Amino acid sequence: MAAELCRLGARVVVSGRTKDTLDATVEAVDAELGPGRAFAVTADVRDPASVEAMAGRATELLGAVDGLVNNASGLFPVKAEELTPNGFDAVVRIVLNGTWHCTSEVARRWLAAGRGGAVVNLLTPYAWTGAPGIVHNASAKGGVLAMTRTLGAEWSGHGVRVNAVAPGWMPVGGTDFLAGDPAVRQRLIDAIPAGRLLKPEETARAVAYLLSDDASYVVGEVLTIDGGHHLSKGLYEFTDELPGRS
Ligand SMILES: CCCCCCCCC/C=C/C(=O)SCCNC(=O)CCNC(=O)[C@H](O)C(C)(C)COP(=O)(O)OP(=O)(O)OC[C@H]1O[C@@H](n2cnc3c(N)ncnc32)[C@H](O)[C@@H]1OP(=O)(O)O
Ligand SMILES: NC(=O)C1=CN([C@@H]2O[C@H](COP(=O)(O)OP(=O)(O)OC[C@H]3O[C@@H](n4cnc5c(N)ncnc54)[C@H](OP(=O)(O)O)[C@@H]3O)[C@@H](O)[C@H]2O)C=CC1
Repeated sequence: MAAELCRLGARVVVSGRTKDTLDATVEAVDAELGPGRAFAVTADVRDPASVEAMAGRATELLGAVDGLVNNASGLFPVKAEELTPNGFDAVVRIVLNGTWHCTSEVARRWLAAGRGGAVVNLLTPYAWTGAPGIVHNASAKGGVLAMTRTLGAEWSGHGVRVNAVAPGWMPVGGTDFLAGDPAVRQRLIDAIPAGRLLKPEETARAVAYLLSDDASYVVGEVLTIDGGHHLSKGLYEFTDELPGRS
């Protein structure tokens, strides 16, 4: 995500809890595009004080922050009846609370300065379809969907745009547990009308669009990028060719 945004011309602060991961991203961008495009700042989105410090440091490094991408997430597959209160809380605090902490911190700075900005939240189509096996993440993403629409409308008059992308499955990061098994992978592909998996750069390009002035009148919207997965293949799920008219 960060590398593709830099390729498109952005200067980016990447943030998360693990310094080594962030440094590796910055080194990769430096090696490809030269220094000065990407910077690393550690933060924990569950902690408002940590987020405040991150926003301050990002402003120092970039001069001004024009956009925020809420990408941090947590997820583990679990049967709902086996999920503990702490397990539910662990995911909701990252996804829903974390998105709020980052969004409110950055937007308050924009509003106080009398300037606009763009927020893009990472959703998934199961924010509105639901997703058996990951009730914690689906519930949190559903909350972020409501937040996207609410704040999109609430702040649009101030030039602060809040939108979201909803990617389909990308075999990266926290979903490795599905990517390792070729048979599982093929079953996923078979369910996608587009007949292939999503590339991370495709998600990044959709994020870039919503961050950009090209989306200046797009407010509280969700751009779904899943090759039609959530729409399903309909009758084509069962047969390659529907019967013709006799
Ligand atoms: C068809 C298409 C489909 C497609 C489906 C795929 C589409 C995916 C789309 C979305 C993808 C993502 O969001 S991917 C993002 C994934 N990335 C990540 O998960 C990275 C960050 N993850 C984390 O930090 C951790 O995994 C996470 C648990 C969430 C938070 O860590 P913490 O240190 O805060 O939490 P812990 O202290 O370890 O644990 C807190 C509680 O959670 C419980 N817990 C932790 N792991 C558990 C597990 N595997 N099973 C049960 N319970 C677990 C612990 O027992 C604790 O409960 P008690 O025992 O009661 O105390
Ligand atoms: N992969 C997929 O198929 C799909 C992903 N998405 C969404 O895209 C986004 C990225 O997913 P993906 O790349 O797979 O996920 P990853 O697990 O690779 O990335 C999640 C990131 O969140 C960071 N993070 C987790 N907890 C915190 C925290 N408390 N504070 C700060 N950062 C935190 C992690 O860094 P660290 O642990 O170092 O803090 C990590 O960099 C997520 O919002 C996800 O829901 C949507 C649809 C499909």
